[in-house]
Amino acid sequence: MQDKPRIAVPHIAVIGAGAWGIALACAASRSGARVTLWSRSPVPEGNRILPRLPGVVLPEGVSVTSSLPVQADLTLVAVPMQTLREMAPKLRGTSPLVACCKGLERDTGKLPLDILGEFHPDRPLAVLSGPNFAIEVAQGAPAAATIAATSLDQARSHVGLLSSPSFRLYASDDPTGVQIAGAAKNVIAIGAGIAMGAGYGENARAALITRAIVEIGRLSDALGGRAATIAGLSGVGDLILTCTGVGSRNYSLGYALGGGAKLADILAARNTVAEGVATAPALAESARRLAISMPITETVAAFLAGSLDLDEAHRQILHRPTTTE
Ligand SMILES: NC(=O)C1=CN([C@@H]2O[C@H](COP(=O)(O)OP(=O)(O)OC[C@H]3O[C@@H](n4cnc5c(N)ncnc54)[C@H](O)[C@@H]3O)[C@@H](O)[C@H]2O)C=CC1
Ligand SMILES: O=C(CO)COP(=O)(O)O
Repeated sequence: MQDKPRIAVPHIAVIGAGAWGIALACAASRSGARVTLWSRSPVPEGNRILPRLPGVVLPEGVSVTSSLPVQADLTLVAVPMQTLREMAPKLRGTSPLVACCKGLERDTGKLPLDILGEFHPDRPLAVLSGPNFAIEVAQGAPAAATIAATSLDQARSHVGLLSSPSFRLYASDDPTGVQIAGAAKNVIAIGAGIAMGAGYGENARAALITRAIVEIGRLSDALGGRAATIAGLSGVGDLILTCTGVGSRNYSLGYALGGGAKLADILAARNTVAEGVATAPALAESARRLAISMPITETVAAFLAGSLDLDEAHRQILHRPTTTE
């Protein structure tokens, strides 16, 4: 009798044991992969519950390490955006790298794949982004996201490795649009939170989200992204989630600001990342450099920097000359 062909179980590394890294490790395990989750702080042997998502027990197929590099078939990088440059050179190996963080580097305005590309010019690179609260993904509730790479075949192959019935992935060959959308939605979520916290109401929030789609589209277009991407999961999908879901850290930060809290006090009381705070000035600078009009982004960045108060921010948005849609 002939032996059955052996199908190798893929090995997926997840770098970063924050909320999103833990959720991705759970999702990757559900896709049938063997998973290694890298945590910056050592995790005692046998610990299946990690501090960032306390209600979640890591599945059997996930092992935790605090050593690098992790050799795998695919590496998901889920560290905060402002730590990506520090992490990137440590990710030695040949596996494709998938950036799972959302934002722009504060000091350079660079996108996640620009940074990974500086250190890994010969490695396949991709980005994963979409409307995904970590806790729901970790629990296996239905969710969808986009994986984008310059090669659609490469994106499809990552989708094949990571998809499961509860985590539905779509392949795209527009990594620029996906990264711009994922970065910008956090800034807009802060704006939506400010509007709601200040009591401007649901009409104001809906208008802000809709006009944000237009301004994000302008920037993405100028950088070579596609309009359809901004209408997709990483764009409109994530704006809907993050600008309306009270579980969003960016939205709740904005909400507290709109209610009169001070940014420094909000940040001091948190140990989780709200990427929009560092991305806002970088995004506003990119728009200025490219002469792209992004009035909502500009206003959120100025408000966060303390150069506008709430009344001035309100005026800056609403007293602009009327235009066409
Ligand atoms: N939490 C969520 O629902 C989602 C988060 N993301 C993105 O994932 C990225 C990571 O966010 P979270 O996992 O939520 O972060 P988190 O707020 O849960 O925690 C950040 C984690 O990064 C670690 N960290 C801090 N400095 C580090 C460094 N220098 N090197 C390595 N690790 C460091 C911390 O120890 C902590 O474990 C962000 O870009 C976020 O936008 C994307 C989708 C969903
Ligand atoms: O990216 C996210 C949802 O898609 C998480 O949003 P927050 O970082 O605002 O919590």
